[in-house]
Amino acid sequence: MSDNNTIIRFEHVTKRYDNDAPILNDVSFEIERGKFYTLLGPSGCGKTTILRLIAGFMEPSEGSIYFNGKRINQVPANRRQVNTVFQDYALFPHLNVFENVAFGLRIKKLKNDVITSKVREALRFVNLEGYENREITEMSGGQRQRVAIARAIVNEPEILLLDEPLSALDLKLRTEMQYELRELQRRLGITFIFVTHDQEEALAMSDEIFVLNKGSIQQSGTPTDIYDEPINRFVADFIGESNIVVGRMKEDYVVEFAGRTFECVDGGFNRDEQVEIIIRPEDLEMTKPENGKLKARVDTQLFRGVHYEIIAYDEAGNEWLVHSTKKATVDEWIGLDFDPEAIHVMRFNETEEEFDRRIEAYTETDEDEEEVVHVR
Ligand SMILES: Nc1ncnc2c1ncn2[C@@H]1O[C@H](COP(=O)(O)OP(=O)(O)OP(=O)(O)O)[C@@H](O)[C@H]1O
Repeated sequence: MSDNNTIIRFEHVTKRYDNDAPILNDVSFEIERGKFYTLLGPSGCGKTTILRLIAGFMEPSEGSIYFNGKRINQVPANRRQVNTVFQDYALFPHLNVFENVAFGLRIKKLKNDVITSKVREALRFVNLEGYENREITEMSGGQRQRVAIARAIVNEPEILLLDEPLSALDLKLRTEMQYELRELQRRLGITFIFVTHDQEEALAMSDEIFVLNKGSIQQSGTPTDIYDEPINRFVADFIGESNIVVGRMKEDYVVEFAGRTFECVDGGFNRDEQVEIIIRPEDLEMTKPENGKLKARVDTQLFRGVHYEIIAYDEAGNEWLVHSTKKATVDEWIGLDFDPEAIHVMRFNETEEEFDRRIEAYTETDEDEEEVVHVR
């Protein structure tokens, strides 16, 4: 449902280049004002295409895009309240820092003193006060990044689009810039739409993440939603490390895998439906074999500084990755213990729309249930 808080809305948007298969396939979503969004997905999944459609660099082949409730399919880029920070920053090497940031304001023919005060303010926002006269070529990667951001925010856009802006930076600087960008978004209070294929970056920075694959949104939600309740194998695999095994739903809250049945908190499946089970490595506790819910034999063990990364095989042959602060011994039998809440049950290849429809159907027939359950 759209409301005044919605700044961008995609309604059944499809994008094709020439007559080829769609790059984006019937994509619908809403973006709320003042939040930090991340489009996350592997290379070629359509992230940049979504940004270009929002920026107005291209039109959808089908469907509608709304900005503040107005359809903007045909509105040109320069008439949208949107600015983009590109991966390569696209700064002008022959202009100094001040003139790079001032560029758009000069095109708008603003007065010199207005330009000066706006540029100064933008540079202050990105912690580059005093760098006005520096040449771009004399700036480091991280500083260039901030000039590019200042150049975008000086236009006071309602939305800032950031296309993999940290990918050229080394790991340490990248982490620093993640904090800076997040902080900047909070201070400015405008909507950021950030593109990355780095799941850790997405989890660390975002209010909301859209996980994309092959031109469609697989799942959207807060970082915790997506990490804790991945909707399908693609999302589970893409976000964090997971153990994924095949099982069968016996009835609501009872699932069978690795030759045993377990209590879980998921419902809404057909009886005996084949499902996939995901358990995060940090949710598995290593115990004595007789105390675990599963018995497994240790195959390999790596020390990772804060924990051991153990790979073990259960009696049915499933592989389990365990993160444990305790050390194991290769070839010994261990027990694996886990809570019912740690078992996430998924239907293979379910889209978010199918998931919503199933929840709706399930909750309609189950209205009297008082207990809160995870309906998968
Ligand atoms: N102008 C174009 N003409 C034809 N195909 C294109 C064009 N631009 C992009 N594509 C194709 O569209 C698909 C999606 O591209 P897009 O740039 O949106 O992906 P992405 O998720 O941003 O990937 P990356 O992380 O590699 O930048 C890719 O398969 C790409 O080859």
